Amino acid sequence: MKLTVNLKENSYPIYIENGILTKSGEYISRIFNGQKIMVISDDNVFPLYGQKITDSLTSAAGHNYECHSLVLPHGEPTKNFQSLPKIYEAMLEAKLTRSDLVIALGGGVIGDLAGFAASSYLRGIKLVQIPTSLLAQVDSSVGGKVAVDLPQGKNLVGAFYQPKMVLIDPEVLDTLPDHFIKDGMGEVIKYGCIKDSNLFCRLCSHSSFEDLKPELPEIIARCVDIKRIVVEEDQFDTGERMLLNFGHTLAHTIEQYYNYERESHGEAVGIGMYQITRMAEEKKLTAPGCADRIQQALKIYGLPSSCGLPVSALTEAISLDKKNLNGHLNVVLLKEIGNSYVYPTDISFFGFSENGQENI
Ligand SMILES: NC(=O)c1ccc[n+]([C@@H]2O[C@H](COP(=O)([O-])OP(=O)(O)OC[C@H]3O[C@@H](n4cnc5c(N)ncnc54)[C@H](O)[C@@H]3O)[C@@H](O)[C@H]2O)c1
Ligand SMILES: O=C(O)C(=O)C[C@@H](O)[C@H](O)[C@H](O)COP(=O)(O)O
Ligand SMILES: [Zn+2]
Repeated sequence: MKLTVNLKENSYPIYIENGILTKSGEYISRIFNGQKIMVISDDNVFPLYGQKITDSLTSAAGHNYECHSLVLPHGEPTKNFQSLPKIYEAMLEAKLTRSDLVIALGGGVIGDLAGFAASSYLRGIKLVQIPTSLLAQVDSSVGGKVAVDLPQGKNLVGAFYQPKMVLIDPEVLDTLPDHFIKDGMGEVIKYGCIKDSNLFCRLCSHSSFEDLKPELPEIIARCVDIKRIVVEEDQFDTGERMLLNFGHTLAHTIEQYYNYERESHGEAVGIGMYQITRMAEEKKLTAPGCADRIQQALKIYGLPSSCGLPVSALTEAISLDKKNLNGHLNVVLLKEIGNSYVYPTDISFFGFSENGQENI
């Protein structure tokens, strides 16, 4: 299946196909006529799929690609400012020029980090995303947000930098540990909440991920298509795109609070979606019953809906939310499941000024 993200000169194709990894050379050769390719990956993913990709690249007909690789430690702490010099050094050592290409092979951590390195090295060299986690396949590989975390907050240094192509191979999810399948399901549930009540109901009609698994390629395609439509309308996150941030104001504060080592992104998004919807229902800004339905969906896919944190501990991180413009905080709320909106408010939305101690 092929989808195209239409962004004028920044347009690109997304291919979703079982086994596409072994054909990556053929696909990439359609858009890349340069010489050098650097595959950036992590130490879980590269041993599983690195060779397949490099074999496919080096045997691409009519090209004589020179392949380099850089393998980084896995996990969120790698999506850090300190990883960048290592990447730039490897790029310099390989003598990558502006006519060369970076492939981000991995989950969202590698996609965001390698993507940011590609956006900044020589003021930008070509990027192809080959996402290998469910989260990266449904979300992070599409739309061009690339970034690293700072101790003060998530994704605080980054860019909008669209890839030239995205290759999604659902088969690689067979090796993805359960914990990270759950993480991806957090973002899948998000798409149902913000844009597609049928998708949400479909997710709730299953009893576990195993039950949903046969439908996964279709679900991935639906999520990617929702993201494509939103990004085409608002590439630079000034309005409509904020909807993709549903649950993220609290999610990012939770991740930062625990130094990116406790709640993973998908878990934190699940907590964030449930908790903000609960707060919005109390304020009559969301139809009653939505928070319960979100909690039920999270439970089916093994995701938590709370982590016990006092919200009062989070004011600083919330103020660094990228939807906070000129001191006016925008939060994303649901009118009902499948229908979301941006609500301009301020930090008192989270209740700590009146109630003192709200736990999430
Ligand atoms: N740019 C965006 O639009 C966007 C969207 C959503 C999330 N994100 C970011 O994505 C990151 C989370 O991504 P993630 O959940 O993919 O985490 P991740 O990249 O850490 O991957 C999760 C784990 O799975 C392993 N892994 C990945 N694919 C595998 C496979 N096929 N087989 C075996 N192991 C595999 C990785 O090595 C890692 O240990 C966060 O930093 C989040 O902020 C970005
Ligand atoms: O693509 C977007 O836009 C999103 O908000 C998708 C989110 O799932 C993702 O976590 C994103 O990285 C958050 O962006 P940020 O601008 O809040 O850092
Ligand atoms: Zn996210």
